[in-house]
Amino acid sequence: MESIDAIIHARWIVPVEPADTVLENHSLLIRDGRILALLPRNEAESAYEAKVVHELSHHVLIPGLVNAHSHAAMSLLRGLADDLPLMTWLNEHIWPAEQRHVSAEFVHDGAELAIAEMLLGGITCFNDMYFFPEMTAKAATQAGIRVSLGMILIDFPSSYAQSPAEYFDKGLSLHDHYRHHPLVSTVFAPHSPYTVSEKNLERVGALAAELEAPIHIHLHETAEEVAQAVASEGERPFAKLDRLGLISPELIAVHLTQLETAEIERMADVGAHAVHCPESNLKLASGFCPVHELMQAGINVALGTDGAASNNDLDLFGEMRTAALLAKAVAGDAAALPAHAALRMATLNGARALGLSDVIGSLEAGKFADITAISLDDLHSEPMYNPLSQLVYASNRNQISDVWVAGRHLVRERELTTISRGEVIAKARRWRDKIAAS
Ligand SMILES: CSC[C@H]1O[C@@H](n2cnc3c(O)ncnc32)[C@H](O)[C@@H]1O
Ligand SMILES: [Zn+2]
Repeated sequence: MESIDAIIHARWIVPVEPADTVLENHSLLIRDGRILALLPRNEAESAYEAKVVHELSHHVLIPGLVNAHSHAAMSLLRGLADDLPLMTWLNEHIWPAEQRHVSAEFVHDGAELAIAEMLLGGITCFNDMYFFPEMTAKAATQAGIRVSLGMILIDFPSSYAQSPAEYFDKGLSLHDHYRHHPLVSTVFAPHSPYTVSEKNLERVGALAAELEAPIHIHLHETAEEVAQAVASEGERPFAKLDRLGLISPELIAVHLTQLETAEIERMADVGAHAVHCPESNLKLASGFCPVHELMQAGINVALGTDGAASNNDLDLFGEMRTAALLAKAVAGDAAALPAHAALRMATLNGARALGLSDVIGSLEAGKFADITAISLDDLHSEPMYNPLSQLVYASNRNQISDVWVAGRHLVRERELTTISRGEVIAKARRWRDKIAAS
């Protein structure tokens, strides 16, 4: 018998790749943090001896979810300002609050709260854009979650950096520091075409090409953003980014509620990636991303939560369902985004956007064992004709029982193993008192 670190016996496994596959009564084998194989249970038991055995008899295993757009530390601003359009929300509430309160400690504590919520919600990797990214990295590595860290850039001073030059310097040293880290990767994260100058956007484009790093940016989030750019600069933001060399295979464009056919074709031609944040777009009344058209054009579309101050949760399970339902309504086509495509957006497509699809995003031999287990042992999951349908249309994040990242068991029977739930809640309450008092 061959020795392995762990074996998970599951009722169902949805590996995402190959597409549309649902394995029943199979086992997933883990060795050295990676998936060794997925085998029928009887074959696995007769050939392998595992140090740890997990019996998930009425559960489905899926790849860990990839949150392709977040501002983790904004969890501490959840509920501070609701029911407002984007620019009022940012200009009159969020940016003033950030100027007053954002510090290294704020970001560590906020990121930790967000990571706890994301792990309990089955998210094993998040692509973050926020001040003090080194503190987000610290909270992530302490927790054991995978993170794609934004080397942020915005043309206004903050407690994190005083000038664009300082943002660049800090970002690049972060890139050097985490170059070989097993859980942390770095991406450029210029905030948007309306907050970063042409000169700085151009530099991002050049550096991204040189370092082969993705570029994560808010783009065409609202009609107002596009109209203002046309009025003041005579050009749509997409056209500006294209002129500056940013519409490229490295691009991870977030929101995209306003797109012309030629822009969709251009994204498809270069192989740029899109991130859909349906609940944030709905709450801020930003508009609808035409995901169906993007997918038909062959563009890779991933899924993000955005920050908890605009969503107001970090629940990618909920986003899958919202994305699937919304796409049907927007396209007037019930087949616009089927369940299997929604799950793919939340897993493999996210990994592809982040340049990580060789190592995560599906349950395949050789990839890291980033795994989410969902219990389907409840009356609202019956009768079981199709686990994929139950997952996307009839399940919620409270059914997530176990989560592994690189084979490490970070959520065990709905309990966090690396984060103290009580301490995270206590810190969030202290921040709430401080922020509410100011
Ligand atoms: C430079 S750090 C990130 C910056 O982005 C702000 N932000 C959060 N959500 C959104 C959004 O939906 N659109 C634009 N900007 C957003 C956040 O408050 C930080 O200042
Ligand atoms: Zn955002």
